Amino acid sequence: MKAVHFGAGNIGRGFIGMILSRAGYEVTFIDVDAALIDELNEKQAYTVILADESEQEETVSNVKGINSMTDKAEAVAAVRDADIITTAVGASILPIISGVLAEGLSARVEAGTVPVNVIACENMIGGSQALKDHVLAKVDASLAKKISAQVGFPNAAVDRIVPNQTQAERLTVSVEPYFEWVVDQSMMVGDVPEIKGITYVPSLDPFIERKLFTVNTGHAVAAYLGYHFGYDTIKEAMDQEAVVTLVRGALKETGKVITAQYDFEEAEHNQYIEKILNRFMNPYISDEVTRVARGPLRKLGKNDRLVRPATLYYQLVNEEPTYLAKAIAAALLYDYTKDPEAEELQDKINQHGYEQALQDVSGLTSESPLVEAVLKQLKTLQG
Ligand SMILES: NC(=O)c1ccc[n+]([C@@H]2O[C@H](COP(=O)([O-])OP(=O)(O)OC[C@H]3O[C@@H](n4cnc5c(N)ncnc54)[C@H](O)[C@@H]3O)[C@@H](O)[C@H]2O)c1
Ligand SMILES: O=P(O)(O)OC[C@@H](O)[C@@H](O)[C@H](O)[C@H](O)CO
Repeated sequence: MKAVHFGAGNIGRGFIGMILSRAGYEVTFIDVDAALIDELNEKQAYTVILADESEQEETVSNVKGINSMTDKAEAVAAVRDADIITTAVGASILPIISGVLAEGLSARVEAGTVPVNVIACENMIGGSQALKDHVLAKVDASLAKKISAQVGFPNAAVDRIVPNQTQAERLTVSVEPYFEWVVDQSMMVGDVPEIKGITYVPSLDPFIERKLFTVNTGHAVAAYLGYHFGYDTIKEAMDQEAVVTLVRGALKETGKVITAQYDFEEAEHNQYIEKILNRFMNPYISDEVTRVARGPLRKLGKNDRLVRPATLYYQLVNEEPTYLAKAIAAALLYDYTKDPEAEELQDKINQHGYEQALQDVSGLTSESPLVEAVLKQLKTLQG
């Protein structure tokens, strides 16, 4: 059985590749990082270390790599012949990988082989569907019809904190013990592969929203406020009671939105929140605030972890989401110069001011009460 995974980065090696290899797949990583791919091909295995007191090590074997920049034809052939295809490249990279996918899937459906599923494991709502749209936009109508019939793009939610790696051995990856991978079965085609570690559900909405608006919202609050207060890592930020209070406050707000919409019990959801707060405090993980805060334009997007739950809070709870508004204000202040999106955000703010910049990146209009709430919180943060 052959798996093709786009993105041999933190989560690609530390989670998706590991689960697929454990399930008996030969895993081919497609990436554009030449040194990483060379090393994967040389060693054909790597180590995953659990970030807890056990420091348990697992060898992930039967893996190889393809550099899609230099060996595009090989990448296309791997897609054509795969039994399952996954991605973890980052939301903004999905349009870029859709070219190789479109060519590989076109060759596949023309040859009339068995159906296949493509699972985007990115932190976004509707990731696989978005990837499908990019792929279909690259082929003619007849191929689009065949791909739609023979290729499933089930949306997914993946959860495991995998920080940037500082291991001496480049391929080794340290991961938190917790993981969850949920896939929308209703969007799959053909036989559903039995893969230990994947939970198939009839509808993904409750799971992706619970994950994105709890784990990722909480993480973003800790990162943007942590950065504002001068901390380098999530753990350092979470060691401050004031930061924990702000994160918990934001998660109480998103919790009201989630339990109002979906069938999660309030008590059960509160336990989920506390578990996540503990994960952020894992002393065996050093996760830079700048990794978690990366891409503020994406994170301030209309359907992302801050603005979406804050907007829903007005609609479903009918109150001002003060903690989420503070986190959005902190995100507007995020000026890390090595993050291109932070640079672009600060340029926008310098040119047009906070209010216009917020509206531009979030799609909120001047009538939205959230804009006023954020500006109010901005003043408190700026002192
Ligand atoms: N790290 C985590 O804790 C975590 C957890 C859950 C989900 N995610 C999601 O997984 C995705 C990847 O995150 P990450 O932390 O592993 O990032 P990462 O930067 O470690 O890995 C991304 C990989 O994609 C590769 N890449 C970039 N452009 C590419 C292209 N055109 N073709 C193929 N590969 C390309 C990069 O070289 C890199 O190896 C993101 O969407 C993220 O939100 C991350
Ligand atoms: O990957 P991003 O940039 O969407 O978000 C940063 C972190 O919140 C994220 O990578 C988490 O570590 C992960 O989603 C945990 O499952």
